[in-house]
Amino acid sequence: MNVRKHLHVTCAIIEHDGHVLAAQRSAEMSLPLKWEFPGGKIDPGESPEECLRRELMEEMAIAVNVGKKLPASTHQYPKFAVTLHPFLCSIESGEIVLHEHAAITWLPPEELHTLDWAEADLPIIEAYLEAYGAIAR
Ligand SMILES: Nc1nc2c([nH]c(=O)n2[C@@H]2O[C@H](COP(=O)(O)OP(=O)(O)OP(=O)(O)O)[C@@H](O)[C@H]2O)c(=O)[nH]1
Repeated sequence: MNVRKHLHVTCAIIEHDGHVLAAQRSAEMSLPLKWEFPGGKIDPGESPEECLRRELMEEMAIAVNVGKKLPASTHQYPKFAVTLHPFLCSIESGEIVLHEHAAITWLPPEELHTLDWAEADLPIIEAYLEAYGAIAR
């Protein structure tokens, strides 16, 4: 039996003015200083959309509109597996205040690959660029 940890995590691809938000994990978090899409673990009884809205409020003090779902992606890290559930999002209200992340940056889609991403995010970036990269600009 595989008793290793398997997390289900939502993540927000937040678009604004042709740019996409990337967030850098802090030195104290797991996968320190890697870049990711903000979000987090889905709580029991919570929908992925509810999870995203809760996490974005907790992590960045913004309310987001949760839009289209992209295909989920599963990745096995050495110590745990994660299934990422990505959604296109936009900011509904609020100014970003970082409560957990070390930094954020807004990048045009074609420059997303220049960051040092958490490995689980790479297929998501690829799928996003394929589906939306051209029209996001
Ligand atoms: N939010 C988010 N998490 C991601 C992404 N990619 C990725 O591998 N993850 C992993 O999925 C998990 C997300 O859970 P979380 O955001 O609630 O993690 P956390 O800060 O509580 O982590 P920790 O308690 O393990 O340090 C982390 O282990 C994180 O490394 C991503 O794009 N966004």
